[in-house]
Amino acid sequence: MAFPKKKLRGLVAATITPMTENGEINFPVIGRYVDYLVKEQGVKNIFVNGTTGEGLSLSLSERRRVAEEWVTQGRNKLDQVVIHVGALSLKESQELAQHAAEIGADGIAVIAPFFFKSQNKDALISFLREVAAAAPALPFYYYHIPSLTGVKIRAEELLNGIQDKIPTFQGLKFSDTDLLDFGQCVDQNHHRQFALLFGVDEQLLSALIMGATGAVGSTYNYLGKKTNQMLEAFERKDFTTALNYQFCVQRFINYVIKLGFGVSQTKAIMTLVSGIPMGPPRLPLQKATQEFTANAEAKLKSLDFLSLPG
Ligand SMILES: CC(=O)N[C@@H]([C@@H](O)[C@H](O)[C@H](O)CO)[C@@H](O)CC(=O)C(=O)O
Repeated sequence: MAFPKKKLRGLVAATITPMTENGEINFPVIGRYVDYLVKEQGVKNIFVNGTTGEGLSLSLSERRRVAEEWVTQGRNKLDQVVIHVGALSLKESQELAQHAAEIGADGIAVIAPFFFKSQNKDALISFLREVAAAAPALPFYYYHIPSLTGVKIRAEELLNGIQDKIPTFQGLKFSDTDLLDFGQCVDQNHHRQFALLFGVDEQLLSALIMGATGAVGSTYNYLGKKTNQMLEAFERKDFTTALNYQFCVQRFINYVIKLGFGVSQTKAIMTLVSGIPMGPPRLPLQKATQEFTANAEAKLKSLDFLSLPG
């Protein structure tokens, strides 16, 4: 099994899929986006075609091309590129998994199918196993995001014995606020064999204390540097400083959540902070309002989060 030399750790940016005003994917800006993440945010791992990347709103061919572009542009710059290959159709998911292996991605992740939902852990594992088997040399991550999939099977239940069923299982992306469930995933991970990546950016410090080995999130696109400072303070056991960083990030996220925050708003904020045009989201999402962008900009400035690239 060609597993990565290094375990996936630290911050992973859930990448945005840049689009033109006409709704096509803006491939040419992806190279600049990679440089921005690495040089300005200190983030060298990415999670492509997930929630923030509107993966489920793209066609299969778009998903393949987006994955290819990130892998190509990230070569010798990024540490790991994980591609989300979840889909409602098992066949499509397998096709994307195979494709991720062919293009040299470092891992694949899958969400629970959310139209016909698995009724229990075994049914869900059967689906995940079939996808993982399509890319037998790639590390496999389960993407737990019950608020969007509606699949409430607890992650700690799923993890129990999973490697016997899915030998390539490498870890979990846990996008939920249930720290009891997350804690029990950590508790099972005796040998620290799995990457347990937390996905609620505003609560990351609590998850680190609980034992998260890293984090995947949308805000690491533009608050990666700040969050890395929090990780550094945490590593040196300076919890007061770490908490100050977390509070600072929370002040921003709390503010935008009250205005209405999701992928569209993430695109607007990233455009503002990075100077790279992320464009509008694809329907059914609607573009962030100018009022949102103006308010977010004022808040970013007041928190000293807005410095020009370079
Ligand atoms: C529901 C949602 O989009 N959650 C985000 C968070 O990063 C989230 O934007 C952040 O915690 C702010 O609430 C990530 O977990 C999603 C993610 O990693 C992805 O795009 O795949």
